Amino acid sequence: MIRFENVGLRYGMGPEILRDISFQIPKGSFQFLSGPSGAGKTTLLRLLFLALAPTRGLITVFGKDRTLIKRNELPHLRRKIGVVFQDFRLLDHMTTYENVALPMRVRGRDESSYRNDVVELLKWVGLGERINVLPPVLSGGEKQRAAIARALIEQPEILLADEPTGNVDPTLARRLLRLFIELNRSGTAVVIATHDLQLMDQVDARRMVLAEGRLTLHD
Ligand SMILES: Nc1ncnc2c1ncn2[C@@H]1O[C@H](COP(=O)(O)OP(=O)(O)OP(=O)(O)O)[C@@H](O)[C@H]1O
Repeated sequence: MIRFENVGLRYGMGPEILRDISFQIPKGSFQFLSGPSGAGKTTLLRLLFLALAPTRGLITVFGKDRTLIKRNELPHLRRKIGVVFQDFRLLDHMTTYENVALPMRVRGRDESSYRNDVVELLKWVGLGERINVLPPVLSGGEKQRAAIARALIEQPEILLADEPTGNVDPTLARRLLRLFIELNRSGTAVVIATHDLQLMDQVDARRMVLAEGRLTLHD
């Protein structure tokens, strides 16, 4: 679905953060992206999400060369890629329900067409009782799950999660991991950026390891 060939990235005139990165994210696959802090995991996720353009190399997204994708085609492609950001990015003045429903509302969909999906998704992530509260009263783990629900509401083909277990206790981390595994079993490709070795040891999944700008794959 997504292919990188000899991709390099530098911010401005700075050093090359990523060098000669080549890999593919196959349909329905599950992989961890790991590496020390500052290795470039978030940067690589931003490239995958088309939020950044590489400074060299080729990125193909759903069969299209990234450089040939027109600006007005980006929203359509991004809808196929769900993202859970490290800082959640929930809107504090909207309820959990409204945050998760927002992508649908922005698309001008009638509420009756998505209301049940939003509620079901919130129940699935364990927030059935927190539907009508505002994010400031949610715990860190609850915000994390709300962010996961929002990333999934448009049924993306691939889910990218940046340190999804970074701020939660080991029990909740295991629960979140189970959600990702269940999601993957239903056909969604999953990429989890993490440096939590315990988490990675719980799943026999492909590992993509970043170090000093290079990527090593352990299938
Ligand atoms: N917008 C930016 N402008 C300039 N440099 C940046 C920018 N974003 C990240 N960097 C630099 O790129 C490098 C990789 O950062 P990145 O956030 O991708 O790493 P990471 O592996 O996700 O780290 P962490 O595990 O700490 O989140 C770091 O040296 C960082 O300072």
